Amino acid sequence: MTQHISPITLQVDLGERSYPITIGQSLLSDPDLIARHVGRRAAIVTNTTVAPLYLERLAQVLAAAGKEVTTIVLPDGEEEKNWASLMQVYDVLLREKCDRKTTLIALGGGVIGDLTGFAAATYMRGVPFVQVPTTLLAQVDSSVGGKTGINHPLGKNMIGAFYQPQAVIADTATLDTLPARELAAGLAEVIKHGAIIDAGFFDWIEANIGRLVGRDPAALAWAVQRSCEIKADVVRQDEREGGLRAILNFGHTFGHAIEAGLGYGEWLHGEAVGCGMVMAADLSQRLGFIEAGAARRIRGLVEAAGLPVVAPDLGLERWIELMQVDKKNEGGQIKFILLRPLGATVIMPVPSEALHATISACTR
Ligand SMILES: NC(=O)c1ccc[n+]([C@@H]2O[C@H](COP(=O)([O-])OP(=O)(O)OC[C@H]3O[C@@H](n4cnc5c(N)ncnc54)[C@H](O)[C@@H]3O)[C@@H](O)[C@H]2O)c1
Ligand SMILES: O=C(O)C(=O)C[C@@H](O)[C@H](O)[C@H](O)COP(=O)(O)O
Ligand SMILES: [Zn+2]
Repeated sequence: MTQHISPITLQVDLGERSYPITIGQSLLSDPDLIARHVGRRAAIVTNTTVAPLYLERLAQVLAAAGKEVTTIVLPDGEEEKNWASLMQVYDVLLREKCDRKTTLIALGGGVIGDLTGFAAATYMRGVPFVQVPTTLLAQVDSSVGGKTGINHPLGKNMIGAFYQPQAVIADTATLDTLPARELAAGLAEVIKHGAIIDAGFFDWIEANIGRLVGRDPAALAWAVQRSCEIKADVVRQDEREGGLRAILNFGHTFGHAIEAGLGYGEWLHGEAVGCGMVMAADLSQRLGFIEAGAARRIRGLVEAAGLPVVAPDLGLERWIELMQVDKKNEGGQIKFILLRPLGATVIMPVPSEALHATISACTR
């Protein structure tokens, strides 16, 4: 039996760049909800996996609302979050004579969302865009907050722009078709939101991890809602990461190094972040910021979500080299987001002895 959960709408409060996040089941079939945020023309950007699942439905809903619809289907994968895919988007937009009122719609996970957002930020110096996230990770994190961009072989998300969408429409029914490995990847960012800011939410995730992994609709809906509330509140206070927003990077200094070090797509972003949080918790404990029990809770929850907790052995020198390519760094110093205690954070460089000890203890 499918459980009915009423849709909810949150607001990302950014003055004239404010926008709604609507979360609910079967929103993709709601013509008014989607069409209201789209101009006369729409270009839907998606990939070869998501297109057969949801493209026709979205295109039909928009066409029925009188929109002229162009579709762009990219190859799937983190390794495709690059210049070639971006050029493919520009090529179609130009060939189809899409004007600067055309709304780009990102239909897919975080890769499609980040890339489409960057295409929207740059095509004709900026066109409107709407996020329609279809992975758990995209619904709880990447579709909100306006970080857009692509990877560079030397570093993750190194080319990009802050560019906010007009709206986020998260249809939680799309999670039904998501592979288990991808669901687990999304849970990493949910755990992150609890760990950095809301110890009560962390407790809730611990108590409900079985329901989340088992795709209980009500549990997933709450995880999406609470994550979006937390992220929207951080972004409201620090849209362009002058300071506070960097806490959303907990686990990412290590995680991005894993992704780039192994080659994009080898480990999923969420897997790398999950393991990165275990490493950041280990480092926090070494520096006396959290108790051993708290570090154990992070590791236990990441493991229970189905994520890796032991990092690949890249070699100490390579680890450091990779982490030196990070947008948070200043004056050549690597900065870490640490827990102090669980549910709160501190952002700082660390003594190299502690860092080396963490790398050695957490890799194999
Ligand atoms: N902008 C941000 O704030 C932000 C935040 C977190 C992550 N990210 C970025 O997001 C990306 C990771 O996103 P992701 O985890 O969504 O990966 P993804 O976009 O690669 O999607 C994961 C996989 O699921 C498939 N898929 C998508 N929706 C599906 C569905 N409903 N059913 C079946 N399959 C589906 C995709 O085709 C893909 O194979 C990374 O590039 C990461 O850097 C950005
Ligand atoms: O929104 C943010 O801010 C985040 O840091 C969210 C992260 O989960 C996400 O992976 C983001 O893309 C990382 O940003 P980056 O600036 O470190 O590339
Ligand atoms: Zn992330």
